[in-house]
Amino acid sequence: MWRRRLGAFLLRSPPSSSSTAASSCQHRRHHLLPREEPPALNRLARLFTSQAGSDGGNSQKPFIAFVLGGPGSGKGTQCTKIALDFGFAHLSAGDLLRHEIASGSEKGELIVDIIKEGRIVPSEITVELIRKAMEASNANKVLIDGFPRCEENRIAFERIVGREPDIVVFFDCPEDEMVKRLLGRNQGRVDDNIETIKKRLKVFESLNIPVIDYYSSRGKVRKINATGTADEIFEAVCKLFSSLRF
Ligand SMILES: Nc1ncnc2c1ncn2[C@@H]1O[C@H](COP(=O)(O)OP(=O)(O)O)[C@@H](O)[C@H]1O
Ligand SMILES: Nc1ccn([C@H]2C[C@H](O)[C@@H](COP(=O)(O)OP(=O)(O)O)O2)c(=O)n1
Ligand SMILES: [Mg+2]
Repeated sequence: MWRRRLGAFLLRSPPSSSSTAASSCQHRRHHLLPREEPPALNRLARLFTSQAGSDGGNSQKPFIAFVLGGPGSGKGTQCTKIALDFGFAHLSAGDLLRHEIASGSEKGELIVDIIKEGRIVPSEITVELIRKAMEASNANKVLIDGFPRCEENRIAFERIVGREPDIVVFFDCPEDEMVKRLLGRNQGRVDDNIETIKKRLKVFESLNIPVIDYYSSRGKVRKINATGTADEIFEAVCKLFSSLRF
């Protein structure tokens, strides 16, 4: 369905105060009062055991938004804005993996080789990093940016966390625009070179689009046109997030 148009260690605790940036959301919700937090252990048990989410709709389970889109579609840029304006914790799977690489661990050596080749890191590694990051954030609204990248990721998350996301935001961006943005990203990333970018685009098409189609068939996908300026795109994002109940 989506096939023709490809589409710091980010555990920021977003400020609860409103952003004054010019790009700030015009539709910002002013009534995002924090829900009463249950004891930490209960929250963790719900999140990270197989019983998580099996309580038939416990209103206190965290709201989870997966944020997907091709490489360079603007996931990270938009997540930063959403976190600021809507009080979400922002967990970037890619940043978690790069943090593991920077730690110098043996696992990091494996990860860097995979990322250089534009392939997907084994789910057990990525899901464990996300699980720990969610635990550390203790947030009740979470953006998971760049995950799940493939069916294996999706199934591993649902098995370990025990539930599906509440929504899947899909930034739909043409391939040539994504390539242009990636080549201009200039963050010194080992995968932002044309050879790896071509492989990442193929992997997105073959492995990630099926995940988007899966969630689409379950009515979870909210597609956002990811062309235009970051601020223009954020206007559409704001409309979406302002309409959500979390
Ligand atoms: N709407 C946009 N127009 C032009 N450049 C953008 C836009 N959104 C993001 N960028 C830039 O494109 C690059 C990729 O954006 P990023 O948010 O990192 O995407 P992703 O996380 O999907 O790979 C970054 O350099 C970013 O500053
Ligand atoms: N769920 C994930 C997320 C990222 N990765 C790997 C493979 C990806 O090409 C790199 C970079 O991911 P990242 O989300 O930071 O990349 P983009 O923001 O889409 O440019 O990390 C992964 O293996 N599994
Ligand atoms: Mg990113």
